[in-house]
Amino acid sequence: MSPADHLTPSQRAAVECIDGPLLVLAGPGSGKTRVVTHRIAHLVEQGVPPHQILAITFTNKAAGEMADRVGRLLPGARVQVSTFHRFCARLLRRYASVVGLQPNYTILDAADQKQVLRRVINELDLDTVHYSPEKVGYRISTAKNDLRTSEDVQRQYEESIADHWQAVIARVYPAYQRWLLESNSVDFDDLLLHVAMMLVENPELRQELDSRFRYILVDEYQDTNAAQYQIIAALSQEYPNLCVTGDPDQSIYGWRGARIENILRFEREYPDAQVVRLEQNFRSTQAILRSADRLIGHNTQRKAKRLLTDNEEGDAVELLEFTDAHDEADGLARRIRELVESGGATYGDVAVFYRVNALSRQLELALLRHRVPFQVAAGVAFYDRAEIKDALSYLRLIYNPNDRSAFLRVVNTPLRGLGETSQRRLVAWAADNGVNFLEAAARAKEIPRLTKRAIAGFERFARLMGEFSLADAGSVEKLLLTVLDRTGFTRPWEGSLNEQDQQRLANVQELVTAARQFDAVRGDEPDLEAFLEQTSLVNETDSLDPAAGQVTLMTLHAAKGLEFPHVYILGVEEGLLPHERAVRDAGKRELEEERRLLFVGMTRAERRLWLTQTVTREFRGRTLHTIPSTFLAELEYNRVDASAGGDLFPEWQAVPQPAEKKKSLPRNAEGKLDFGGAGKITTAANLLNGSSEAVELPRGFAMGMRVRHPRYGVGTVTEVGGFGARRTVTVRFAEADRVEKFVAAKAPLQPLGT
Ligand SMILES: Nc1ncnc2c1ncn2[C@@H]1O[C@H](COP(=O)(O)OP(=O)(O)OP(=O)(O)O)[C@@H](O)[C@H]1O
Ligand SMILES: [Mg+2]
Repeated sequence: MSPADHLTPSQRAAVECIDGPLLVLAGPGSGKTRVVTHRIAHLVEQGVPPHQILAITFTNKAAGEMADRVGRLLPGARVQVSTFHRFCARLLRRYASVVGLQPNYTILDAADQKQVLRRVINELDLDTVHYSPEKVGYRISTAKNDLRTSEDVQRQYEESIADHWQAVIARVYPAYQRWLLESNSVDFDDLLLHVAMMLVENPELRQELDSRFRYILVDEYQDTNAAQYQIIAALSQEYPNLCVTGDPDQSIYGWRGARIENILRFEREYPDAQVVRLEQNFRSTQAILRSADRLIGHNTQRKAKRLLTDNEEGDAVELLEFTDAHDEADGLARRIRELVESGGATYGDVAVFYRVNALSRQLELALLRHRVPFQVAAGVAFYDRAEIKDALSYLRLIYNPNDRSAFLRVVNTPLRGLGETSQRRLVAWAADNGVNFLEAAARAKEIPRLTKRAIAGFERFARLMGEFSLADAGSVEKLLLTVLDRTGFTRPWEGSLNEQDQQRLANVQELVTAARQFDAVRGDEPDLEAFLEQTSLVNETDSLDPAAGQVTLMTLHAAKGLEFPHVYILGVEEGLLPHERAVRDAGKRELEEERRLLFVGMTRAERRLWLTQTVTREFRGRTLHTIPSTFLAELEYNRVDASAGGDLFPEWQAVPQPAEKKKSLPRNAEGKLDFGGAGKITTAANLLNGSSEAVELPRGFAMGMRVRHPRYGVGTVTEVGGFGARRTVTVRFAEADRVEKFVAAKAPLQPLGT
């Protein structure tokens, strides 16, 4: 047996318990996911037909990996491994009519959803500033995740005294649903809600599906919401062979409706459930585990559980202190490069996590500067780009001619002289005449008050759309190419020297590549439906390639379930982690979720774990003194002054400074960087000056000036740019044969004169 197949006795017990409900409750790195994979294989080996097995994971990536592993353990077995959303999308495709949809329904993304809401809110004569699409959308989403349909919300409102928000939602939600239905489309939450309701309202169908999916496995069960819970429960009545694995301490999606209670009440719902606890962690060193364990011990809403490991003690968790985000980004890039160059790791072994996406920008730039290869988990970002959405909207409209959002996205893209007013007239006329927008466009002559130009434009558009067909094109790639060609989609950017236009062209090209790759997997049967589904149900981690040999950057939320030998967690500061929203929360619920989030991040690390903190950080355009995260006091770590002006550059520190010009960072009595700033707004440059007034550089650099750098030796200033705190100085180091750009205020450069 290879090590990849080894199971502990308790893991084996979970794998081999075939019938009846089973709860695997265990901490991070204890093999829960491994149990799920092995259990699938075991079920098949025991003669369970693969099509009776349904495994649900949290991300597409996890689903793919699990399917691969099952395939390796059992070549040829086709087991359905999927995320909740994909599983529901497929089920809904089959039973669309049950909920009033047609099988070729399309899935709205977050931007479409906002657009539709804006329209609906407008049509209801409500104020879109006060009742913004974002706020309204959030409330509708919450209702859906809690299994409240628009009828429920309306009824509730009519039956009880309500506040103004309830009144607004009671009007917007039904109108929004009507729009979706007429558009034969759904939003993400609908995928779950429709399926959950369909199962509740159709006992026969429920029974049929319960008997079809006799063995269900759900990983990361602690993050299921009410709708997901309902779906799983409905499919596990006559055949309650339901195995759920999870860790309440890793529940981090409460803000999206996940209910930690789902896992806690499992034993009550299924009194004959077997419960398996796994206590050995195979992932992390003792030092990492102890620190994470101490942190999570501060949550009050939890059942205590022990994390043990036979792994070595390992190095202590370190808190790296930097002066500011630039210093932090530069310092991390440098450290990562040094780690790899010293042979301690490969780039693929390293991951950097952050609480909010915005924190990655500076780091990305620094990694580029230091030539450190990296990948960013941002699967959605690509599909969020306007040009990609537009191109996909053409495909959506071809697939589902009722798709109103897709129609409105592309009817005037590229420009066809069909402005807002013309579009509004068309929309109104289509509604009055009960036809879809595409048909209305074809009959534009009948629409009152349209200009000749608009009529011609709409007619041309309808004719054009009528010409596209997947069958004629033969593949998704060819269909996409035909659309791009016939619509002149990329023409406005072709030949342009503008960087943004070039990017757009490249992105569209990338979409064509994606279509080609998709076709290749499908073989001779082009499948537009599956392509659209894949592009609309993307996860942040979809694009990651573990074999790429690159440093991985991602949010803490996306890191769930993953593991890396070396992990950095950025910005362990009050307001960032815990997030400011949670800090303001009077109850402790959100704070506890933030603590779990840090816990999840820390327990991804196998060998080394570093947290970072800066003295000042720019926040919404202002540079503020940071306050250390509450969580730091709850952890076990060693503090390391990692600022460019600190220990990393002992030579620089040794340079004598004129007494009246204090150029070092504020330090406390023990010589540590002083993070105790009273929240005064100060810039990094001011800090270096020891003044809080005007930004003045600690020293002036001039072109041609000779300077000494602790590592690169003597160099000559070749360029000075920017102003104040942003002043940069570029130096050519002859000996080291390199050119480096520094932020002047923080450059560890000793002037030697010209
Ligand atoms: N019995 C075992 N022997 C050796 N290695 C194991 C064993 N069980 C699990 N592992 C390894 O330990 C690591 C963690 O396992 P796994 O990812 O399944 O844990 P998990 O409980 O799902 O963690 P998380 O809660 O973070 O999702 C993996 O690298 C896995 O291969
Ligand atoms: Mg797992």
